[in-house]
Amino acid sequence: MTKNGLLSPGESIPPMPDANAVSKTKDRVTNAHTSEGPGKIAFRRTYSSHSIKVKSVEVGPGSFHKIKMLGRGDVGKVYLVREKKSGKLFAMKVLSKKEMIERKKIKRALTEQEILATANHPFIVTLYHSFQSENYLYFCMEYCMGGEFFRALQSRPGKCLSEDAARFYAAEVTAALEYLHLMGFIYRDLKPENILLHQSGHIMLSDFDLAKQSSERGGRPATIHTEENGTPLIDTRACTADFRTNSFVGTEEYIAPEVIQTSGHTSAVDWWTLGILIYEMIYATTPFKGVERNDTFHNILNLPVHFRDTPKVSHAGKDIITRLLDKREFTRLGSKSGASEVKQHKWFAKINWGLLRNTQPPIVPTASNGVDAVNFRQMHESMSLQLERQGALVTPTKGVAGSSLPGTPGLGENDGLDSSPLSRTVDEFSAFSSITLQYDGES
Ligand SMILES: Nc1ncnc2c1ncn2[C@@H]1O[C@H](COP(=O)(O)OP(=O)(O)OP(=O)(O)O)[C@@H](O)[C@H]1O
Repeated sequence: MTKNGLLSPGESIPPMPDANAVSKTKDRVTNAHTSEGPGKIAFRRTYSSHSIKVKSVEVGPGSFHKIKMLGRGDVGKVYLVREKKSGKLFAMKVLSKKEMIERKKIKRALTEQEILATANHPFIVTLYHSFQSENYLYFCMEYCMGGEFFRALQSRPGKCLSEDAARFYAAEVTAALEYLHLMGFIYRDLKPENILLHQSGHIMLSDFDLAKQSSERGGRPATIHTEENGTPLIDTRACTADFRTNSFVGTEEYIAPEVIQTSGHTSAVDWWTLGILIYEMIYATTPFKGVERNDTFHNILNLPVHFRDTPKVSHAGKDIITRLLDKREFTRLGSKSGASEVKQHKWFAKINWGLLRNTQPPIVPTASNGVDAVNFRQMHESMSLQLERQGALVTPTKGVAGSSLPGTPGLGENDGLDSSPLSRTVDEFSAFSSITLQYDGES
């Protein structure tokens, strides 16, 4: 390791170490923490630009006022909330334990927590607190005021972006994927709906419940390759290289051929989805879309990517899409040495990777008080009311100071329509850590 903490050529990043440090330090690959097991925080290594302190949770559901619902997913809902003490806005994801048990999604929630709590990257949504009540899991995250990238895209003329703008977002997504792969995760669910916009206009990846982690023994260290021109490159593919998963997940039009074929897939699926994303940003449609799901799958497996005459796209643009949408995962761009290979493609030649976060994004959300929540789907209050009735955003967690949210029916954890106490002999959620994360420079 060099003095500034960067890896020297030939030096490898340790795979999944477990040391006892809970802080993440500047530009270094640190062996962050710890003991694993029920109720323990399972942090692994981090690659961060700030320090984070992990503390026992300092808030509960009663510490927040609910403002409105921002979105909903399979087993949960996301609310815009204001912390009573600080007046700060956050996005609060609330997941129903009952639904998770019934739909066998517990592991996904635990993985999501691990990624959010471990990640410290400018393009990955920041987690501030995670905690649980009898019936719900809560993720208190940074509120991405710019809303869904998908909505922003829809509101553009032609519902698409110029090639330059697409390149910018593709670069930010590549940087986030690189980081996730370094951590040993495959994202598996890249699509415009999962990209949120920070107030600054920079992207933030969210929704990690489909992400998959390589086993501690499976993931190998990142290694340094030296290109023919002498440039040292970190091979992130190695971190997830021995890791194949068979689960059939993802979004129809974004699914990679090897996922359809259920032949097992690797981090190369994320490079496939990046290809679809670039295509969609430029052409306002995905390349293999069929009338029915089976047509889409048939096209993904059999059709070459087709480029319309308009809009005009550079040769390099078409090339990177074609290389990412290589149906053979072992020759796909990114399959050799991961993100560094993608970043080296000539389409990205204009990108200054080190200055990405200081570059003015093509879409900057209009300044607002934050509560307006533009670029979010219209959520019916009835949806959020239902959750309130279920007690999800009303009852303070035991031992945590707080009161019911004003304007709610004031139901307790066990009073709600659907919140009959879960009768369980085993606590499936014991591995879910209640923590508060404090970032450098914040009090
Ligand atoms: N940090 C955030 N800031 C602002 N809005 C957010 C944030 N996180 C989530 N949302 C909103 O909530 C929606 C649902 O979030 P998310 O996809 O994480 O939920 P989910 O329950 O995991 O969904 P899925 O079923 O797709 O996995 C997002 O599309 C977005 O509109």
